[in-house]
Amino acid sequence: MQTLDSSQSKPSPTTEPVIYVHNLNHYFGSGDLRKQALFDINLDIYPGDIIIMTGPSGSGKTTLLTLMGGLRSAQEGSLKILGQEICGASKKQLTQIRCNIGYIFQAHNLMTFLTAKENVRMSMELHDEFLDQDMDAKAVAMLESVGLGHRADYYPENMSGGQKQRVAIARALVSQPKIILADEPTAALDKKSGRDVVELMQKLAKEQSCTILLVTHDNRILDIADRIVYMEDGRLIKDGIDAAAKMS
Ligand SMILES: Nc1ncnc2c1ncn2[C@@H]1O[C@H](COP(=O)(O)OP(=O)(O)OP(=O)(O)O)[C@@H](O)[C@H]1O
Repeated sequence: MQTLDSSQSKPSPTTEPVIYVHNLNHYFGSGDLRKQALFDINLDIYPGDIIIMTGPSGSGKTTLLTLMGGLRSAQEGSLKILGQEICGASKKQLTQIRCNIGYIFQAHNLMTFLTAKENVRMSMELHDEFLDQDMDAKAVAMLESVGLGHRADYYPENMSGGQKQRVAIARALVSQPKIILADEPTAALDKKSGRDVVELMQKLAKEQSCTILLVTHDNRILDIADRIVYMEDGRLIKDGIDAAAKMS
């Protein structure tokens, strides 16, 4: 486990952070309507860490997650994803960075007109290195690893919520991204399915040594985190595994 929590072991000085956030501010709107959403955020995230971001509604979790995922441009301060500065980055640079990131959202966002296998395959088609590989076989193998090999040819409408979310996990992980961003991945699931989904993410991410950033209000899944980041009013209030205490 790697964490910056002072009570725990620090990462080796030679380990580069996957995500480096330094004095980051973010604003929405302009002129009189300009509103600051993030205030002076500092955070380093290391390879293989599972980070849960939590805190009240409107505290800035999604804003920070989308910045760290290269989904919007950073405005002020410094934000490096896999060593690349995002502050002032062009749309093209952001697109390139996004190729190294897998996304899992509250709604599974599967293509309803594609089967489970085709949904997973589609994610590989966006990466040149898979084009000369047997993408169907890889997609099926990935579905097997999330326990859905027997559902490869099913359409999303014929699967349960938990199964669809597992297809979304297979789709996010099949291209072996360095970072997975997950925004409320258990929100639409019952307790058992939600637990199964996060445990699966945890297992696969550890196997692939992938960093997971997960935003959640679901305090039943906090224990899968190596580190919990608690936000309030656009500020990072607490950072470390004991930040879970803020939730109770
Ligand atoms: N596109 C936007 N335009 C203007 N203000 C925004 C926009 N997106 C977010 N905000 C504001 O920024 C602040 C942080 O919002 P954000 O969605 O990041 O919070 P959150 O912690 O993810 O909340 P929730 O848990 O409800 O999803 C809020 O005050 C919100 O109203």
